[in-house]
Amino acid sequence: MLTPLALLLAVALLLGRGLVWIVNLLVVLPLFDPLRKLPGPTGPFFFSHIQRVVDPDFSATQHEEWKKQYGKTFRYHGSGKFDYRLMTFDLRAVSHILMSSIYQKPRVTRTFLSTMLGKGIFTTEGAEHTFQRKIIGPAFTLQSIKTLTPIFLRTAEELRDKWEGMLSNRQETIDVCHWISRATFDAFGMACLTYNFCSIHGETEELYLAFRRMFDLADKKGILRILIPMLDKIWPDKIARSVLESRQVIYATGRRLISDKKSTILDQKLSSNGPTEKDLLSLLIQSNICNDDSTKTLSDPDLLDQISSFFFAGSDTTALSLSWCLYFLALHPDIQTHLREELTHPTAPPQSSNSEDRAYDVLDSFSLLDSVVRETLRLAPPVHGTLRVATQNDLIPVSEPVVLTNGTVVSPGEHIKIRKGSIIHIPIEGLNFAKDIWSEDALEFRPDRWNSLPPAAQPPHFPGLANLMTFSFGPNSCPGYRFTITEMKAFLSTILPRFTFALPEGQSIGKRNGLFTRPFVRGKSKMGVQLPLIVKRVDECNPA
Ligand code: HEM
Repeated sequence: MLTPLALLLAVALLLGRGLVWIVNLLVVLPLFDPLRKLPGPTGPFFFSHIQRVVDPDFSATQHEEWKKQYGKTFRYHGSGKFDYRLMTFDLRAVSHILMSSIYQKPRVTRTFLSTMLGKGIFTTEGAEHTFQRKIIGPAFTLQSIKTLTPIFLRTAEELRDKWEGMLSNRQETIDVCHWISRATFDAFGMACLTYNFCSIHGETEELYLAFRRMFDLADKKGILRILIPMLDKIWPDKIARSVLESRQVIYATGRRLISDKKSTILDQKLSSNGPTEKDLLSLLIQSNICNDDSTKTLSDPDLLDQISSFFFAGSDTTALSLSWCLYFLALHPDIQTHLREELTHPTAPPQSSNSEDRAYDVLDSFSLLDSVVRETLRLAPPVHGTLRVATQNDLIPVSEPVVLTNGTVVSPGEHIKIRKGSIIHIPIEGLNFAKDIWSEDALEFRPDRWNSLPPAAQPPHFPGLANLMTFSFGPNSCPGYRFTITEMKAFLSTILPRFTFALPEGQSIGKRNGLFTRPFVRGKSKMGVQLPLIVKRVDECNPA
């Protein structure tokens, strides 16, 4: 039994330790942080610049302003003046950070994602990540994407027919974001699992609803529960319980799918033709079986976590890119008309969803289509930026001078210091918008820029996958970029010859950033994510 004096001492000790921790965090550590010496914006002690760097309403102009003021490498305040974060537009520094194993995704991001994606690739680092990357590799080869192209085309045809039906019922304004999202989810179900959610026809399928619920709720999770994940274990709220229930549905259905696929693959292995299953899950299972290190394989739940990760990373992002593309085409009717002409020109190769290689090659042959897709991905990257943490002290090389606050100049080829634990913000949108890379009209939708990109936007100067920062680059870059580009082309080539798209009178669309950058109607933000466009049949616009 503690005496009152001992109790008092214990409380005083605890308070003292807490005070030391706070003083250390707010005063001592920042005092010796090398990022303190970097130029950058300032403000009151608890002022945070986070909104300025992540809110698409500010970020585009803010990035350019800071670059003009402080150069390409600077620091801003995260939670307050004591929380220095590095932001850099210097591609030499960006390459160093994205290519080096010293820099990892912040633990809080990984823990948050693991509540949905288990031990999937987004939540691992180091040797485990390298191993998982090797197993998923075969699912994303060019040949694999060619094989999936007819699936994209068939789902696009279903969406086209659905919209035809809606238009014949005199509906004119369609929330393209909602419908494309349903369609791309269906395409994903078929491409990943050979599993038809049929969500274009009704949102009732159990596995579909489980994925949807899980991802929608993740976007709504409160910051406190993201920062203190233990809360979900001790006192799960509605969101945590719902995510858990969704995962149970995914595991139950997924286990059945895996078991069926494994027996099909083994049966086919015994036949003379070998395995013919081409969906991403089957390719993962085959890659896992053929893995040369037989002591290390992915378990069935691990395989499902990879599939959940693909759904999370690939379905909404592709749907958003397609929606933004229709929005840009609605804003630029002349480009929309040219693209439709390219796709329907008498000399255009006929499309067929029956032949794998041919379907891909036909899509690949449309040059304006390619430029429109790339320009959309540049101007509306669904992932606005990404964070890394330095896991040890390091020196980051720069290719442009950095003038430190004490007047010292870090010259090109020299290094800036970074301390273990510091956070680095890679501005994906910012690098896609940079005027010194893309030229003065970088904020304009100009697909023709892809006919002759400025040298700064080409390799080796610009290292991003597909000539964009949208998919990042390096060991953690997006393996799904070909998947997205091909799916976007398949959908556009199917729906554009049939429909025209225009903006409703007086409607203004804004961008909102959560997990991904999504559209909303200004003045109606309470109605949530939406992108209503006026959709008309082409033959009604140009009656013969
Ligand atoms: C417009 C569409 C897409 C965008 C903008 C996008 C963007 C990205 C970005 C920026 C990363 C790196 C994240 C980071 O380093 O913090 C990433 C990683 C990833 N993406 Fe995508 N992605 C898209 C589509 C897809 C698709 C279709 C798939 C799968 C079919 C996919 C699967 C993945 C996976 C598995 C990773 C993790 C890679 C790793 O950690 O090694 N993505 N994506």
